[in-house]
Amino acid sequence: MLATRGLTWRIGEVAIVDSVYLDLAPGEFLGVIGPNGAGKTSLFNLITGLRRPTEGTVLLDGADITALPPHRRARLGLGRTFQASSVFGSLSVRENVRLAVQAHRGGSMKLWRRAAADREVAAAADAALDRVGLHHRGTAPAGTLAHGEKRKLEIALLLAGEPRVMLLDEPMAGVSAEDVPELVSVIKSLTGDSGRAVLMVEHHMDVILELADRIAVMHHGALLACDTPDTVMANATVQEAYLGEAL
Ligand SMILES: Nc1ncnc2c1ncn2[C@@H]1O[C@H](COP(=O)(O)OP(=O)(O)OP(=O)(O)O)[C@@H](O)[C@H]1O
Repeated sequence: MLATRGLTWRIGEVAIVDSVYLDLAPGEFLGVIGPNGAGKTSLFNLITGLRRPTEGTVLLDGADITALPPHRRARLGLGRTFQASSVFGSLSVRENVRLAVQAHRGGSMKLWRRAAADREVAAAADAALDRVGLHHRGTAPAGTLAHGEKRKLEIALLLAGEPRVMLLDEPMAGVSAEDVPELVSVIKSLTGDSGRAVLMVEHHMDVILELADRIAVMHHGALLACDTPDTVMANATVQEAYLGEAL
């Protein structure tokens, strides 16, 4: 579904992302771990098109999308969690999701079409809110949400774009320990029967181990290992790379 081939991003002589080969199958959940500065976010930036690689390619369904800008990749089904800055704090939670659905679907100027489209947009927004368990907070101004709820809203905004491949960058960041299990179950439901694939960077190892089918380990920009959780955790090179370093 999604693949990278020799993906490399250099700044001067330094390879921030160093010849990464990844394959993500439909319905698969791939966790990406690595110490601070390993290149995880940079890898996401290359996959979503925020940065152009120095070498290598990104493939979606076998097609080379390396030269496409982020919005074209999004149209093809590659979605990434919005950063908090893309949430309009003074608008309600529901309005934020409606705007995201509208932006994804585009609008019709014909009045009779617009009324029907508005109903469809509202229904899609409500479905996304339901999906992440935020329906009851629909009328709250987005700026008043707690951290865990904000992360859920970011996922709802992402779902509004109907992505086939979702990239989640540290979805547990800032979430209090008691809110983690619920957010984990929301994220778990994202793959399920839909065939949607997820690529997730996360520092919480317990979360990665619960969700991931496979784990990719990055270190100094390169992929140290990419395998099932058990195999990765037993990998001597991985253990060595982390000696004295927090994941
Ligand atoms: N635009 C840039 N210019 C210079 N260096 C950069 C740039 N972007 C990233 N880097 C460097 O590249 C390395 C990898 O950064 P990146 O943010 O991808 O790592 P990460 O694995 O996501 O780290 P973290 O876990 O802390 O989020 C870091 O050393 C960072 O300082």
